[in-house]
Amino acid sequence: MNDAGTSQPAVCRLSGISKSFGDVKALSDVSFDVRKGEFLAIVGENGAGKSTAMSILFGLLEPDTGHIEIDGKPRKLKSARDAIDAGFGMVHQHFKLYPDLTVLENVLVGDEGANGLGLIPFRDRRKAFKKLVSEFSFSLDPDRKVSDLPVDARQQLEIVKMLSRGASTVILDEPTAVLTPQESLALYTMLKKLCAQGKSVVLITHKLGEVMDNSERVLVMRQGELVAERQTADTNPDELAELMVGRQIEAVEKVSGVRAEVVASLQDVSVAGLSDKPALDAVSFDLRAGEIFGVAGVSGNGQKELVNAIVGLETISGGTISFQDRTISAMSVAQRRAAGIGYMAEDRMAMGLAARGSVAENLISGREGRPEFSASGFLRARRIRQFARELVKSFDIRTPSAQQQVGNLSGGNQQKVIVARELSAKPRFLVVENPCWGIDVGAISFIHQQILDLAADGVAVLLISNDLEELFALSDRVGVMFEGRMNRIFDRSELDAFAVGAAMSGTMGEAA
Ligand SMILES: Nc1ncnc2c1ncn2[C@@H]1O[C@H](COP(=O)(O)OP(=O)(O)OP(=O)(O)O)[C@@H](O)[C@H]1O
Repeated sequence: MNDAGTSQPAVCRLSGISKSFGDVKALSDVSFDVRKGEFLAIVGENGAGKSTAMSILFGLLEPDTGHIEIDGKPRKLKSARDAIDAGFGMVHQHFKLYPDLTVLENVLVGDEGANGLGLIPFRDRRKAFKKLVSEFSFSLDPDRKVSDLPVDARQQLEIVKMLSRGASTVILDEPTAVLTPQESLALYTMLKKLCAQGKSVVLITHKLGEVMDNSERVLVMRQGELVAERQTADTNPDELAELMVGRQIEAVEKVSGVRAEVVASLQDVSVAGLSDKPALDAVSFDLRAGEIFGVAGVSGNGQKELVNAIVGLETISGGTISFQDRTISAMSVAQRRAAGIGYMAEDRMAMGLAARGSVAENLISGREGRPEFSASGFLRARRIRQFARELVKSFDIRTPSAQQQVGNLSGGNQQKVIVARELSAKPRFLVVENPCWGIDVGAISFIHQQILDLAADGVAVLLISNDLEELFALSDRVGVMFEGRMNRIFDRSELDAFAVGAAMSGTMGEAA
């Protein structure tokens, strides 16, 4: 636990900040400060206003009322450039890097004209870069192309980029979503080093264990308001969860009910890669009715290709995929969906949702031609509205109405729309990618229970997740992907975070 900073002066203070989007009050009279050298965590249920508050602090949104003081002086932050000049840096959930540029070039973007003549002093910048990298024991080659970097190195690069612009307050939004346990530990060690140097860290996360292990103060937001402040040492995950969602959260209980019937089977399935090496390399496993088969792996090790091959978005270069004793390798996506394969996509904006469509439209999408939703070529508007209202209620989707554009919902609530749609379609085989990405603790336990109930009904579930806790809570077996291969398959009784983490990084792997 890092205890520095609690009695330190404020580096910035937000006072009476309110922000509305139309009828939605995203922030109501929110006031808090960030102190020098502290590790501050901000938690809250989905739609609580965390991202809105951070966007205001980072100059991306202007508040309707209230003001910001930096080092004791009022300051208007009208753009990210203003915020960077004021000493803020932000690592977003989705990295903002240029994949075709090198590591050093990415650091220098935005640095143009540094000497007033439009010229960048490359040699000085390279030297400064190397100094920062060695200070934090990062392994970043300045001349490597970003597209060739593994995900933890990309995150290190985002951090170096911020620090090289002089950031003294570092904001991170769900930074460990894509990291292995070992990489998360390394990240937090580094962040605590920043605090020890007098910089401030502001962390938004739904992972309460990480809040407990690393922060020294926690702010809890609910429905646009700041509802509690705790010293981390004086609280616990149960109290935080209850403060966030207003009720106690029960952990789900897994009861294995794997049946004999094989629902889906992959035999030596391969997908060609960009180089000579296949992106998916001869992967084989069976999935039985009632089984939840978890897939772990650092992003980019073949999980995407595995999912795409099963749901029909990618042509396989070898092997066979069968579903209920039929070979489906040549079927279209629509044929596979109609046959009973459900898919909960990770990339909600690109694959999972039509951002400009309403909540109701998104909830029935893919099923709009079914008799319950259309008759004689016309949509049955009242039925659709009723169906949408029921799902909004049962999945606790926080939206002013089912007619709201999905793109305006908070990230977690968008995810709930996908979950509601796919679970209500009653598939025989469900492929799920990171179902709880960005979802609050209350909704996580609800979604986990839904997945367990689906399996108890005999549905086979393939669960691809970056969250080991989630995989361990739900899976009957966990397969680890590394460089396109299923590196090792763990039975539920063998699951251990460090052993799985090691298999994810290619060490200790055994052939399945
Ligand atoms: N551009 C927008 N238009 C309309 N409503 C918005 C917009 N941006 C945010 N909101 C609404 O403001 C509220 C706060 O959203 P915000 O994204 O700040 O929540 P959050 O705490 O970050 O949630 P999550 O944990 O789900 O990311 C939500 O009700 C959201 O739907």
